[in-house]
Amino acid sequence: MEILDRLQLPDDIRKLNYEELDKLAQEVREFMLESVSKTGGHLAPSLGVVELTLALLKVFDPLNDRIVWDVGHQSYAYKILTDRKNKFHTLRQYGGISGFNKISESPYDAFGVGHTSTSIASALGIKTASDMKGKDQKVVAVIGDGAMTAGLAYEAINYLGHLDKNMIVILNDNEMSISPNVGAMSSYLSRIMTGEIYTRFRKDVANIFEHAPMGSAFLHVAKKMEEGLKGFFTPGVLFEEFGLKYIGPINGHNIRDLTKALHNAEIQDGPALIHVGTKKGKGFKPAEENPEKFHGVSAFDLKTGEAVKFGKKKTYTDIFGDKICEMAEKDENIVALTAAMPDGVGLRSFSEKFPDRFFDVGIAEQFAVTYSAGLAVNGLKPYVAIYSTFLQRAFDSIIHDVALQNLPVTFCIDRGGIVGADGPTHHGTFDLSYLRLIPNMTIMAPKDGDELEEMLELSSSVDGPVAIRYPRGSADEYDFARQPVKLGEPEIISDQGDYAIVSVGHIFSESYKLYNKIKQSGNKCSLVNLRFVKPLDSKKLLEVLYEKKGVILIEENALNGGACEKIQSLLIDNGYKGEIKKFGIPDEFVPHGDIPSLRKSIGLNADYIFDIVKDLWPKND
Ligand SMILES: Cc1ncc(C[n+]2csc(CCOP(=O)(O)OP(=O)(O)O)c2C)c(N)n1
Ligand SMILES: CC(=O)[C@@H](O)[C@H](O)COP(=O)(O)O
Ligand SMILES: [Mg+2]
Repeated sequence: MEILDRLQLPDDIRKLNYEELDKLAQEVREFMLESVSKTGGHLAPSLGVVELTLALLKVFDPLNDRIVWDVGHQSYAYKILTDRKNKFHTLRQYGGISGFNKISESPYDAFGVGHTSTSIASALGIKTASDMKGKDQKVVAVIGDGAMTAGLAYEAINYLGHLDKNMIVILNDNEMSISPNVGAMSSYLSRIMTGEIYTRFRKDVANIFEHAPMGSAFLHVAKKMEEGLKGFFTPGVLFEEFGLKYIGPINGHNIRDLTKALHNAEIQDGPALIHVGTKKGKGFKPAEENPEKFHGVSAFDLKTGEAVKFGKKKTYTDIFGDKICEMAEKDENIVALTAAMPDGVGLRSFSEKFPDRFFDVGIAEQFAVTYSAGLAVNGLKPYVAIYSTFLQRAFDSIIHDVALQNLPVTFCIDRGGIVGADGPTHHGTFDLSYLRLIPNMTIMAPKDGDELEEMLELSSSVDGPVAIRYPRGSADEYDFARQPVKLGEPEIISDQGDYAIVSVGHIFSESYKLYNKIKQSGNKCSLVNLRFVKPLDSKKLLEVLYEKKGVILIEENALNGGACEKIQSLLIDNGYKGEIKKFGIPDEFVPHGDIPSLRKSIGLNADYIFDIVKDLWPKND
């Protein structure tokens, strides 16, 4: 790493010539591969923008100017080349650096990201404030072609054109979202990349003149005008119409071309969009050949690209993916939707078995929900599979378009609860709270894989909207006898002793450990698996809890507005006088890291809870 090791980052980058920059690009890739092969992370997106990052740091001052990355999953080179090379080995680990940009992590990070499509809007806000405060700052947003499918990006471009601000938008076009990109915008961008926009225009013109009277004479004139027309048909006419000067397409791996384009954009009066073509996974053959697999990876063998950890238990996602296919075989009205994450939510096999009943709408969660309401109002049964954290974007669509009209849309909410390394932008810790507020909603949370299957089966007979939330990772299994899932009814696993544990969803894994620790300490305790947040058979629940001296409520959701609060209110409203202890996500954002460390940090594990509650029982001599 001859250059990388001797640089005073990032300032020295601006003094390098292009040969040194090309050499540095190789060294950064080597450094990144070495580290991410151990830690895991978003490798392919970051490999794809090494040259772009160097060009940005060559032209701009990342401390004074503001570079806003969209999602931030592609900012590993930026982190290495600014102030986090020596911390990069702690990537996404508990207490280490984040996998995305965070203003609290570094002054070089202009804005916190993790959800897509926010960069142009936030950069425009930064630029507007900069102008109002008389700061001399260049502001750049770097957004991917996938992120360009979300409405927020267009709201921002619309207003950017209106304000006519001197700001640069870099569209990093690798023709990939996590999977190959979808949508009309994606096809438009591909046509630009292949130069098809202009060639199609030439063919259309030739076609018109060939069939018009005296056409050949006009065709001769048209050919003469070709150069002028070529200028008129700049490939980025769509952006030009929004008031952005289109520059491109540019080879995103040529630092010279990139810096030239950046300088060209810089001198524009008003906003400019630089359309950059890159290869996702560039520089590491396994990632170039399979950018989808290497979008987000766990630790892998640098030589082969194979994951280091083998063997994989069935995940909740797998169970959902299999069950929805089984249900679709029996009910032709069932359709399934994803917002650009067919593999992440487990719908790949559904898409292959039922291609006409599968909809990947791109990164457009709000649209996905309202679109599914349209599908439902006209007789279909949509299953909308979206991560809990990304579904937050569609909160109003759930209320306004689905629940208010009591439509049979089922939300399959994956990554419910703490997700781990992705951290606070990705933890699904609010869904039980934000859904509980909504009338007509049925809200279920399975404790294990079997229950997820039963809840999916039950959903098809519910008249109205349903939400089923389940976590990232392997499905839990329990050896005790199970009671069938019945709408609204909690599962009473044991009813004994003066105290009761009530557990919500998959955190049952900790609740069951707690239950056994209490039993091993010679005490008795009841154990309830809530199953439903709405509707809730309060009679059955009160029959178990009312006579207890104390109730221990546990959920992996925000305590604010969560299921524990609901049960607490139910008990108090019914005159309960016993002790109530609630354990869940406190009123704070949970950091990134491994799940056991995170649960320990917020007191959401069996050991911590046992230490708190063990004194409820009299000491056994
Ligand atoms: C609102 C939202 N939905 C979904 C995701 C999951 N996600 C992360 S990156 C990504 C694809 C982004 O594609 P693009 O912007 O082209 O970036 P690339 O990975 O190609 O560099 C998706 C769908 C997210 N982070 N935020
Ligand atoms: C960057 C992003 O938002 C996605 O890549 C996300 O990290 C995927 O999460 P999972 O790894 O839980 O599928
Ligand atoms: Mg992309």
